[in-house]
Amino acid sequence: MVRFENVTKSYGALTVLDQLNLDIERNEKVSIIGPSGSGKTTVLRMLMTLERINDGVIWVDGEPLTHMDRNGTMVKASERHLRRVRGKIGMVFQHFNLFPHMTALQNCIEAPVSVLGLSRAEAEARAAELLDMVGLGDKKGHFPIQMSGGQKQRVAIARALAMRPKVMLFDEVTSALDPELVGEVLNVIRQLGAEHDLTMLMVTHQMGFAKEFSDRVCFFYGGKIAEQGPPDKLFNDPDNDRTRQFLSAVLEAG
Ligand SMILES: Nc1ncnc2c1ncn2[C@@H]1O[C@H](COP(=O)(O)OP(=O)(O)OP(=O)(O)O)[C@@H](O)[C@H]1O
Repeated sequence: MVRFENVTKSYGALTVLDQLNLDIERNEKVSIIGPSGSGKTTVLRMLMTLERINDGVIWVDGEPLTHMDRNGTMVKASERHLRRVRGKIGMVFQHFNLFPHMTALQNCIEAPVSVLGLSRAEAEARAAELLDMVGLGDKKGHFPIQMSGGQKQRVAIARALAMRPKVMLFDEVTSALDPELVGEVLNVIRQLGAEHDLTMLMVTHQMGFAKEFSDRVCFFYGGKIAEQGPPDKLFNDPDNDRTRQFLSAVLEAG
């Protein structure tokens, strides 16, 4: 469903993704863990085509986001093509990114109307259903400022789902939350994983959740996957010294 093929991304002299290869199956749940600066968020940003990669190819649902021309120069796909492919991906950010002047319901209606071309009535019915699903049926008319961080993040999840994505990206979605609000967001993600056909890719610092939820965990180091595997293996019996060091540092801190 998602494939990174020898993807390199640099900022000046800093190589952030270094010939990265990553293949994610349809409906697979993959967590990305690793030290700060190892390129985890960059993977998600490149998938959303928020920026250009320097080399390699990213595929989504069998379609490339970039290709090489006859001279071997990277060509970004047309805006129209990108919009279509990007439509298959929903992303939830650390800081919610809700429109502050819109209610929870309006936040979930806007893009389906303007991008997917749904009628307002259709978009509203779907948004209401999704807000019910994330446990916010009684908060549809609330503005972001009237909601807790956990509630805002659940609206953000509903908003991403309103675009009917095939792939959902979660970028440290609980990092900005008070500890007591983390569980309600993780529960929604759990439910999504269990009840919907979705490929899910998650950058997380929640090792317990990554262990319980993922089919596969990828440990990033220096813009590459240093180690990957089923959570039980990676967390309990890692092969790579760097993985071991990282996990013991995280466990010590947490
Ligand atoms: N727009 C940018 N310009 C220059 N450098 C950038 C830019 N975006 C990211 N970087 C650098 O790329 C590196 C990787 O960033 P990235 O956000 O992917 O790391 P990360 O593994 O997600 O880290 P963290 O866990 O701290 O969020 C970092 O050194 C960061 O400073």
